[in-house]
Amino acid sequence: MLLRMHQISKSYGPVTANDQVSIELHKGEILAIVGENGAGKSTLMKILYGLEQPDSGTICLNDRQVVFHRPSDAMAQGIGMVQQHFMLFGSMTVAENVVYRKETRKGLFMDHRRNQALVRELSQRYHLPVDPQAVVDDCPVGLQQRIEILKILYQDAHIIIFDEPSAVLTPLEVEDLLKTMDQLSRLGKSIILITHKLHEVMAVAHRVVVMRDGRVISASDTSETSLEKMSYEMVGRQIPTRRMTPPAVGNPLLEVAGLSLKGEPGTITLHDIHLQLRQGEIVGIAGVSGNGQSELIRCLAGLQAYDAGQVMLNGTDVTRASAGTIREAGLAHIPEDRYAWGSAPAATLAENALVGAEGRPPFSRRGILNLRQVNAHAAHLIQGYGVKAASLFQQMASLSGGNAQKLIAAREIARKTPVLIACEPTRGIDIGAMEYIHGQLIEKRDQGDGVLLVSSELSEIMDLCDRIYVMFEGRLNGEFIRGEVDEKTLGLYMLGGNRHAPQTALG
Ligand SMILES: Nc1ncnc2c1ncn2[C@@H]1O[C@H](COP(=O)(O)OP(=O)(O)OP(=O)(O)O)[C@@H](O)[C@H]1O
Repeated sequence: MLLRMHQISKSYGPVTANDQVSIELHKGEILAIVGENGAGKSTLMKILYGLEQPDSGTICLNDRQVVFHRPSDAMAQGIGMVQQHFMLFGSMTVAENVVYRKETRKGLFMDHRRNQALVRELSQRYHLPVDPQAVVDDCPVGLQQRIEILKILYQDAHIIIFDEPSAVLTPLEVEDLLKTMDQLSRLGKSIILITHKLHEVMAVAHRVVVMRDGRVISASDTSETSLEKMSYEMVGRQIPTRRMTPPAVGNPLLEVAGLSLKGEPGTITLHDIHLQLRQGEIVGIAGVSGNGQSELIRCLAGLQAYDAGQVMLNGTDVTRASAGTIREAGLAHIPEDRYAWGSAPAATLAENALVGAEGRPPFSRRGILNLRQVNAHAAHLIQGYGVKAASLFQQMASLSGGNAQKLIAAREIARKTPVLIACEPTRGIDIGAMEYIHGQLIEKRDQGDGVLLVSSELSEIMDLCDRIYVMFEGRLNGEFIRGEVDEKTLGLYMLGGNRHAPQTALG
């Protein structure tokens, strides 16, 4: 047996993150670990990678017990981890990043030619094409992930942990990644894949372990399980398929006319954006991430200045207004980066659930907070959205990633504003919570509000949106009505494959 983690337990205060968890990994095997948000997957991987120490339990490599106090201990034993946030130096070349700390030198100086040759050789051996001389910042996300993988292979890792690796990738990049994992396993590498995307598990993994509440619920060959069985084991119930009623469309709530932004060098420029969101509809912005969606939403939310254009929100002109004024005028916003924009990691859950409403009754009067109301509000959101938390007063940073996302979504949806902009609202979220958040967005639309959904998940856009804009290289280059477009056509527009005039659905 290559790796055996035996009866691993780990608690954080009252929370048992891992409860006597045992897993095994064979040479050349791809093992997927799935489970609800907060099930304990990341904790188990942090223990394997030496980032955390277990309270009890053992790790054996090739039947020999090992103890990892820090990641360098794990790396020295051939364990590498592809993290969600890449650990690369953006201004350095691919080769410099891959050989970092294990460079070949000529006297005092780096032997660039030799390092590049080593990286070229490595990239050929593992069928992972890269240009060793390219600068990392110029590489798209999928390529940066490939550089991370090469870095780990250069350090001779034979066990590679992938922590939700597809969350940041485009559909084509995901296909490439799955191929890469398959190739690596054929070349004798062993892989642990943490993911919420069950179809990826079925496509690439040999075995799958399902975790719930810190425990292992099942371990099976993927050939002997199914999507339905896995999802049932994860959340303990059947996930219903949803049917949407036709939209009852009303007046415009958000109107954007001629919005343009001249980006800094190296950033996206927005060209003459026109869009409309009306009462009672969910409008999607589909697109491969990095095509200007983030810039557009930052402009609409008052987080970035733009050069031209007019924005009307619920009848008020909010052109170039501040973020606070725009929120007051009726905008709620689930931002794409939950930590940078959406929450204060060092503040408590109760504080994070309140943000933005602290100046208003019933939460405060004459500048004095009513803590009973504040706490009751947070408890209500936490319960409703199934946020796994030990206390209202724990730090936001101690929540698992998916649970942090659930709390932010809960806070913004609960504001009951006429317009909600939801950016990647279900990224990193388990299928049960995803179904719940989708239900909340539909309910909001059915109550006559408008939802602008920005998502790089085509299936999410297709399932929820009444109308869909496609964004490519800073332009809206297509507009479609639900049911009148298939995934293939949308995919084509997302890649700029249509070069004729934009199609409009509203006339
Ligand atoms: N540093 C910490 N302090 C307190 N609690 C923590 C800490 N790290 C994790 N936890 C708790 O341990 C539990 C397991 O979290 P973990 O991150 O392992 O879950 P996960 O399965 O990876 O979830 P996700 O799918 O959301 O990433 C959660 O309840 C989480 O709140």
